Amino acid sequence: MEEKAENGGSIGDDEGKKEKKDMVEELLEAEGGSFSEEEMVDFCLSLLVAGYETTSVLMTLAVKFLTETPAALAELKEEHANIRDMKGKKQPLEWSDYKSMPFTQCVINETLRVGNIISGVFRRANTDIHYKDYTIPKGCKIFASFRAVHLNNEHYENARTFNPWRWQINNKLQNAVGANIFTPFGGGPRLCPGYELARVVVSIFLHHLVTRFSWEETEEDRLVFFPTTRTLKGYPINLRLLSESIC
Ligand code: HEM
Repeated sequence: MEEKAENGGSIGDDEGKKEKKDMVEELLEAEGGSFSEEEMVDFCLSLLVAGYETTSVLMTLAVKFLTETPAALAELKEEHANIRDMKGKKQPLEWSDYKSMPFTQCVINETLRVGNIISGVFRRANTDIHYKDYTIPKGCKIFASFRAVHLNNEHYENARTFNPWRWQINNKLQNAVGANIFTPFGGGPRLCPGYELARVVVSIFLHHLVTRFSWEETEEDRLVFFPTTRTLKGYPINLRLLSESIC
């Protein structure tokens, strides 16, 4: 960071050659260069902590749930094989490809719903809140549990079962009285800024995984939720490159 600041933003820039800026360069220039070093470090760390573990757990859980649900894996493979067939073998994916992966989005939604990577968020009441027979006094902190809502059978039939097809039939995000019932990325002004990035990353990952590899789990593993959501052993698998993808 210091080196970049001394070099007026970037390291090793050839004169006249416009290189893509990285995050540190953007931060050095943002707000007229008024961010302190502490603010910039805090910003980078927040993004790393908030974005890294969450996305990698989402990937792991998607692979685990798909392995345990062969029909879903078969449908996902078909969706991605069709995309690959329409493109050249080595052509990279584009935004329009990402936007034509409806079943993949069902798989991601369902993984987020069952996995509850972030189990909920804390909020402080700014005013007395009256809800049913309860009053949450002003200043009181509450924990809004996403897991309690996502795994509630009143909102989702057989709520503990991984069923990506439910998102094809009923993709309502609110219940009859308008309350949000699907909030894996939180909501309101603090909504996760990385929600679309996480979906894109996992969609691209699943594309390459199912079109190029087969796999089997090497040992049984299970989900644990405390202190954070993860698989106990990191869900180890044996990967095999498919013969048709070797070229
Ligand atoms: C599966 C992936 C992810 C999940 C489930 C997730 C979930 C969440 C949740 C529940 C919140 C709290 C929202 C609230 O208070 O209402 C949050 C906040 C945040 N997330 Fe994510 N996130 C994910 C990926 C990412 C990524 C990829 C990034 C950035 C690279 C990111 C950056 C952040 C940041 C900076 C905040 C704090 C926002 C604020 O307080 O204003 N997240 N995330």
